[in-house]
Parts: sequence; structure tokens; C-alpha cells
Amino acid sequence: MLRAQFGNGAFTLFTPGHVISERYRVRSELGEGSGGEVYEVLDLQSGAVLALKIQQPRYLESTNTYGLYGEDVHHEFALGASLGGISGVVTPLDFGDHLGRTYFVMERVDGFDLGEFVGRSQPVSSIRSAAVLVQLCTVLHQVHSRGFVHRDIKLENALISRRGVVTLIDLGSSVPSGEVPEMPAGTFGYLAPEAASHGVAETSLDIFSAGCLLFRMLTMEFPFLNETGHVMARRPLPVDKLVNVDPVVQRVCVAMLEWDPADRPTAAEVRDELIAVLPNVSSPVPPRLSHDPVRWWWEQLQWQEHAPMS
Ligand SMILES: Nc1ncnc2c1ncn2[C@@H]1O[C@H](COP(=O)(O)OP(=O)(O)OP(=O)(O)O)[C@@H](O)[C@H]1O
Repeated sequence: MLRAQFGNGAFTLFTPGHVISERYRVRSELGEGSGGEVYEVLDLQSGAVLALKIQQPRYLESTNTYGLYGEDVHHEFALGASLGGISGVVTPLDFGDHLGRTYFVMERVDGFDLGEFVGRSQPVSSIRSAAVLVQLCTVLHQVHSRGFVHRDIKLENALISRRGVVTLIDLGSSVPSGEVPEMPAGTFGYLAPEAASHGVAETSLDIFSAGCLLFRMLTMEFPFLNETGHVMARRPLPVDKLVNVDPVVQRVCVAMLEWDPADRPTAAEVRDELIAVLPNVSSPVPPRLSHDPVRWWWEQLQWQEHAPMS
């Protein structure tokens, strides 16, 4: 298999200039995860700059696992296409095979993932965290309303543009809600306790994971992660870490992290509670925010762009 090396030292499939399927010219690597490598590409037909996610080679790969990973990429493309039209979910555009690897092409989101965003802000203020969660839960509400559970909500699976607009990516683990998935999914630190029993996938799984994401933004820590990386047993939420957090944001975060899935709010409820925390964009930014980078962001962010929930 073709292997090449980028300037950052990581081994990746392609270097800039490589042309995929005689159509997509690689410009740079955007990121990689367990499922695939993502490149910024130039579409030689349309001239558009897009993102291309391609199945990653793996150690100890067999014909069987090779086929399965290819199916994952196809599943992500198909699901993304069926969720098309949801603002805040990345739109897949094309699907194909190159050098025996399955890939799909999608819109390229300008910005960086929330992991990087949190790394820069350390930790994120209540208002900025609420602004991110309002958008994420607006998208999640629509994904849930269409009958799907994302199953891998985490900082790295949400991109934020320089204007503060949040986009949800990596639909590869999503399954219809109410079904028992064939494969477990999720990321340690964000997994709901009931995920360990591999039962029916419910939308409340995503709420718990989004609660972990919010807790991480606010505190830089995972709420329940133990030393081995597993959520092993019920234990109290370390609420003392949230003392400096806005009381509404704190209450919502605690509710999202309820151990019993039935006690967690829906995505629409989270969104509606947190939107009250945000300054009214039609009024001037309060002077106390003048040195907060959120002001710069806020002035450019049009909340009106986000359709109200039904
Ligand atoms: N449409 C896009 N536009 C810009 N960057 C993207 C896009 N899609 C993915 N990326 C970048 O590539 C990284 C990896 O993408 P993604 O999470 O889809 O891969 P993955 O292999 O499925 O990851 P995981 O380990 O979560 O399974 C993202 O964190 C993001 O930085």
C-alpha cells in the first residue's frame, strides 16, 4: 500500500498533489481518526475545495476487516446523504474507490475541532460553552427527530468555524434509535454508563456524551473517567469543579450527566435552557465582556441563522 510522509511526521496515505480517482487533488491532510484519513482536496471538475475521507490501512488487516471498514465509510456516506438538509451536519457529495480504499467526499468545513478550541481557551467560559452547546443540541435534536443516534459525540467530532458556527461530523457510528446495534461504538470518557451493556441505542446516549463534552469545555476534565479509561461504576459527579460556572449552565450539565437515561433532558430541552444564558444579539454587548474574545466572536455570529426548533 502506498504510504507517504507529511511534514508533521505522521504517516499518511497521500502527499499534496496526489490525484484521487483522476478528480480530487490532495492539498493537505485535515485530520485522521480510527476510521479514516481526511484530506483537503481540490475538485478538478468544479474547482471547489472539499474534504475527502478515505478508509485507513490498519495493522493486522484481513480481507474481512478490510471489507468491514469499507462498509463503515459507505455507511457514513449514505447516512450523511439521508440526513441532508440538516444545517450543521456536513453534507456528503460523492463516493468512490481509489487504490482499493473506499472514500467519500464532503463539504470542507473551515475551522478546527472543539478539542483544539478548548485547548486554546483553557477552560471555555460559560457563555461560549453555552453558545456551542445550543448549536450542537440544535443539530442533535434534528438528527434524533429523524430517528438516529450519533453514538460518538465528543470534542473531536464537532468543528467550529472562525465565526463560531458548529458543525457535527463523523456519522459513521450512527444507528437508528430503538435498535440494538451490531457493533459497540463511542469513545472512553464520553460513554454513557448504559452503553457498557450494549443494549438498545437511545438518544439519551448522545445527551450523556454531550454532557461530558460540556463538562470538558467548562473544566478541561472528564466527569467520570477513571484511571483505566473506563466508566466502571456509579459515582458522584464532581460538581465542585463547576463552582465558577453560570448556575443555569451548571444545572443543565448536571442533568445531562444523570446516571439514569430517563432523567436526562432531550436535545431540544438543553438547547432551550441554554439559549437563555446567551446575550441578546440585537442588544449591545455588555461592557463586562469587552475583553472576552467571545465579544469578537459574538459580533460576527448571527444566531438568527439557526432555525428555531419545532
Ligand atoms: N468535512 C470536514 N472538514 C474539515 N475537517 C474535517 C472534516 N471532516 C473531518 N475533518 C477533520 O478530520 C478529523 C478526523 O475526521 P473523523 O472524525 O471523521 O475521522 P474518524 O476516523 O471517523 O475519527 P474517529 O477516531 O472519531 O472514528 C476531524 O477531527 C477533523 O479535524
